[in-house]
Amino acid sequence: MSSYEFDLIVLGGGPAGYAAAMRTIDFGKKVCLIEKSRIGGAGIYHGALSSKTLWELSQRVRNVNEMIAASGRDKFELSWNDVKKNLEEAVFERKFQYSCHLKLLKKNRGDLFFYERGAGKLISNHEIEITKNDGAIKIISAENIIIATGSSPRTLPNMEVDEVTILTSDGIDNITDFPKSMVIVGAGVIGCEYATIFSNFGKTKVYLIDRADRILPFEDLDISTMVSNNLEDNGVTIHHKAQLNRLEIIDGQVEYELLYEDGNKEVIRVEKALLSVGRISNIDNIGLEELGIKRGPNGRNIGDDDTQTNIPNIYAVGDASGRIALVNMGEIEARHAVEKMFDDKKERLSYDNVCTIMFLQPEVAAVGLNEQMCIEQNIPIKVVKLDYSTIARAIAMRKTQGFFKIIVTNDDKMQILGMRAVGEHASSAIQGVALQIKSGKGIETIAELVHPHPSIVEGVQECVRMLLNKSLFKASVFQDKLACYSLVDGVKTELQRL
Ligand SMILES: Cc1cc2nc3c(=O)[nH]c(=O)nc-3n(C[C@H](O)[C@H](O)[C@H](O)COP(=O)(O)OP(=O)(O)OC[C@H]3O[C@@H](n4cnc5c(N)ncnc54)[C@H](O)[C@@H]3O)c2cc1C
Ligand SMILES: NC(=O)c1ccc[n+]([C@@H]2O[C@H](COP(=O)([O-])OP(=O)(O)OC[C@H]3O[C@@H](n4cnc5c(N)ncnc54)[C@H](O)[C@@H]3O)[C@@H](O)[C@H]2O)c1
Repeated sequence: MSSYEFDLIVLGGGPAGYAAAMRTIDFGKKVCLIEKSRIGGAGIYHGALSSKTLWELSQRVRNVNEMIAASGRDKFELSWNDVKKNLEEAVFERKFQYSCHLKLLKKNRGDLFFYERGAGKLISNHEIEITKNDGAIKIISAENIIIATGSSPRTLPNMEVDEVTILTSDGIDNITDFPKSMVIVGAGVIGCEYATIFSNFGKTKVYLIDRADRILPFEDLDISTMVSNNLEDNGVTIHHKAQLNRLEIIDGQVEYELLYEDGNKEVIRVEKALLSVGRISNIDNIGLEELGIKRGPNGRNIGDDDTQTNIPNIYAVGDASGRIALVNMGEIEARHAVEKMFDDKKERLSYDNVCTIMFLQPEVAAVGLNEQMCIEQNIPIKVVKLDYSTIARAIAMRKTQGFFKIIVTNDDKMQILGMRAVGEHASSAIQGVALQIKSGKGIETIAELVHPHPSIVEGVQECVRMLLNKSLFKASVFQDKLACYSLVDGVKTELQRL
């Protein structure tokens, strides 16, 4: 019989913390979830759900305008109030779901599930001090602790964020009308998603500052080129290889100065600025130093790659761990940590098959390795690439921009190492391939499976058929639409020849 009040305390009620608490109940263990602000964290507010609601709406506006462009009709526009209403409805729906679930859970399983509203701080290996909203202090104890305190937007020195004129993603809700112009600092995932959203609505002139020579540099060139061209076609000005020297509010506007590689400088004024230069884990002032919980070399990581900190009963999951910042990964890490505690799980967590979607124009879905990672790691591969214009469903949708790229080992087994899908419904194709990677089965299974028709996933099947030399269309004929090659020691060799 444990001398502690709880089997587990979870600090932070975002997607990771909530998943940890729910998995604990499955084991019949007693858990207390502590949240200082709102259950759901960045999974709902100022993050995944809110930004995707905006993206979905902005894509619809874009699609309508694409359709009516040829007719000469006036552009379809939404007011910011329409947008805000849609956003608030979506956020409310999810928030309501969580609060009902929480309430009923406390009623039905009040013996196992406990919830404390307040800011928690570790004061020993087994105790957490909670400062309630009214200032009251409460101390609770548990056998185990999970740190799931999430992350916050990183800011830049000498650039004062007021979340009204100079914003981070946390301040989007404060916007009262479409800004006429906006500069987005940082061409990573958040920057490119918001550049897509605001340019799709068509009421904001967007400037995107990219300090590298291309946006999304962690993806293959063909992906960043397509996304970059689409942003520019949508009116976005991308400042490539630009260093931000200064960004400040002058006369109620944002003035920023860029320095280019050739020494040229440029000064531009806009209505608003959005900083999207990465996120930092919320691990300061929660008692980690006092307990001796070690950080990684960059000072922002805690825990190993299996959710464990250097104190055996204290775990770190989700954004707080400073590893992959995704809802799906946070939840998986959380469940994994709980299973280690209560199910003696020995198998380590795998980060090999993480499925992601970037909500751009078009959407970009990914799993496993891309071409540039294989080149960097000198892995001999075969690559097959198929243009969306060869897929019946894409033709029916009148959405033929995009491609599938599948990478397999350069041997007879042709095991899938990774896939990138860029285009309409791209994300629907990624999960099947992820499963294939995880199962370790050969590509023949996909080739033989009867796929629904017409569907975008038929493109995956045709890729696989190309690798097996059974394709409907031959790469040697449609050279601009299909490609199949091996890449060994930097040497590219075409594979499908007639
Ligand atoms: C703009 C944006 C878009 C995104 N889009 C996607 C997407 O499309 N797909 C995707 O998978 N991911 C997306 N993400 C990332 C995703 O939102 C995060 O990875 C995820 O929310 C992390 O979950 P978490 O539980 O670790 O942390 P969080 O969601 O940050 O939650 C942590 C919680 O802990 C609470 N907390 C902090 N300190 C304390 C304390 N001391 N005591 C008590 N409570 C505390 C906070 O109030 C918060 O509620 C996006 C993020 C942003 C910012
Ligand atoms: N669809 C999704 O899954 C999704 C969407 C949004 C966010 N997220 C998560 O949130 C995380 C954080 O997103 P993010 O976009 O803030 O970070 P990021 O790491 O993706 O991009 C930050 C960008 O800012 C640039 N940058 C940094 N300092 C700069 C400076 N001084 N001047 C100009 N550019 C600068 C970096 O070069 C980088 O390109 C992501 O890594 C991702 O895990 C996921």
